[in-house]
Amino acid sequence: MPMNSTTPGNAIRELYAALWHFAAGARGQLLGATALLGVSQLIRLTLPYLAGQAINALQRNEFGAAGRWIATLAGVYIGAWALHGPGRILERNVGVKVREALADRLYARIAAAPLAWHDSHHSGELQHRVHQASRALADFAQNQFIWLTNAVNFVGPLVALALLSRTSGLTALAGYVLIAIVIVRIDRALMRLARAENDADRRYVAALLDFLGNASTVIGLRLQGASRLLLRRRMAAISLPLKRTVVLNEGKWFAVDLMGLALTWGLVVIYVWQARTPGQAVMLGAVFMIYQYAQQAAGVVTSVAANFQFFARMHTDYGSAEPIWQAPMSHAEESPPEQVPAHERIAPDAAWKTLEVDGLQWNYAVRGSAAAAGEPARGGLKAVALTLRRGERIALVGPSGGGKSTLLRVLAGLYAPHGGTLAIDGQPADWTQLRRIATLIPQETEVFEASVRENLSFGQPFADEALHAALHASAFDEVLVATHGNLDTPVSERGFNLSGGQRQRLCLARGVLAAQGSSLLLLDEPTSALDAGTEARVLERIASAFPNACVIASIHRLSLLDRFDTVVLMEAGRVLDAGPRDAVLKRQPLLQRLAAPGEERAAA
Ligand SMILES: Nc1ncnc2c1ncn2[C@@H]1O[C@H](COP(=O)(O)OP(=O)(O)OP(=O)(O)O)[C@@H](O)[C@H]1O
Repeated sequence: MPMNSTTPGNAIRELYAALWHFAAGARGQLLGATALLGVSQLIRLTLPYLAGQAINALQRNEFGAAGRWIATLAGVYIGAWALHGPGRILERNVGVKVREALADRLYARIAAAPLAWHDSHHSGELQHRVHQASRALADFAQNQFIWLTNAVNFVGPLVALALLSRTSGLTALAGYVLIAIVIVRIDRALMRLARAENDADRRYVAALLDFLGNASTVIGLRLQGASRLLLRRRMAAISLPLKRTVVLNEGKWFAVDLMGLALTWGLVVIYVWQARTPGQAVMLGAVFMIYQYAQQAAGVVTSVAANFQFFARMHTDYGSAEPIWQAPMSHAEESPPEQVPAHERIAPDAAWKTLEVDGLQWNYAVRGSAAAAGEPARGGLKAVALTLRRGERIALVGPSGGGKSTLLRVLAGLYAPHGGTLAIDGQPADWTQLRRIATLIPQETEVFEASVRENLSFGQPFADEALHAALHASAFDEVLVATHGNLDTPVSERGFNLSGGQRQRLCLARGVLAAQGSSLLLLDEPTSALDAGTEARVLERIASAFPNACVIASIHRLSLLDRFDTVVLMEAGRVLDAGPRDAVLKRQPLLQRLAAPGEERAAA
């Protein structure tokens, strides 16, 4: 539901279109709520009239008639509430439904976006956008009664006043138009400030998330003061538009209050002026009615001023999701959650024998000041050629920054290459096919605050045997035995209650489980935090868990090379050489240097 509004009319249309779209499944409730609230508001319009009649009857000493007017008034009041209450309950249900639907759709869009898109979007900012947009639409959905009240209260008093006196009706109409112009003008400026405030707010949230999520780095490196200063600067950036908003807002309220007051008294004075007959008293009930309707009119002015601002804010906040809607589309994200497979489908036991990559090119997007200065992209892959065979064990080695992780991401189908060809068993193939056969177990050890079981399965129903097999492959079973833990042992946020190596083994187990059925297994420094003995054991176990797959592991500990059939040496985004370990070692001084005692870790 992208937005492109520049006028209040468009903004209103966009929000209602979004509300209708995301209320699918609750549209009956939405219509029901609108009907109940609308009727309730309409019958409330008669209250000043009924009160006026009761007062007039009292003034004329007609107590029986006065009693009947008062009883009708009480009945109408209670009847209005009897409609309003259920209407509000329905509309709040719609609000919840809309929030669920929008949050789900936005997350689906984010999760389906290519990895390269994620590289340029901070997770904290995206989190803020999802939260802000879904909350804004839910607020809009569950506050429909305000707009209905305003609409009815706008038209109602106008009609009533026009019936009582045409001049009063026209004066009220002219007053409304003038006030609406002032409000819309000021609110446009307020919305520009709100957008600036939202942007600054997201920058703050992103930094806060970075610091809180990396508390051990912040505290360990004594960066508390520095991080606090940075947060204060980002908070100050929020205050800047906020301060301007406050001043503008006060100006707006002064204008609105003044105009509302003038309208109320103006209407009463005009009526009394017109209705006066020398020597005769003006009927109190009629003045009361005029005053009530005039006050309602003034009330609408205040309410419209407040709620238009609220509305415009919701529209701006809903618009926060714009960059997410701009993310490249995928089919999975359009499907309802229950129809989306928990894991992207792998083609188990795909029949390929060889994969040939030729002339592979990939460039990272140039961003920020480098882009402004017209600098070319650094990193990436240049004319990579590689042949992968089923059942082969390949070690990917080379100095840091050489392009190993990038190549693994392309082979996993996570980056769509900018050039080059792929052939499967000699037949030209599309790079997207890799997604169905390959699984990349990433370098990052991302542990979630959940049990061991949930960290592995993400709540999907895996048999315990499958979980235990994955834990065995990564040697995390040894950790559970040593700590008397089991599948239901809780793990703290980011795995703070685990050592670095234990975290890595837990993540590796998750990867092994997710990779079931893959015929191309890609491991990005899977064992870098393990001791040499455990590392060798884990690599051995993983290889035997995927006997028919081609396994490629990027490694820095070159003493492990004799466990692989093939060594691929990379530097500066190119494949320098590939072949059996001894042959490459003989040909490549770079590999000799990297493999020299004392050099292994330096290369990492
Ligand atoms: N998301 C990214 N955006 C921009 N440039 C990137 C990104 N990821 C990597 N690079 C750049 O691409 C080059 C290759 O990085 P890559 O991570 O593939 O190297 P690597 O061989 O895996 O290194 P290491 O052994 O240190 O993990 C580096 O110059 C790096 O700065």
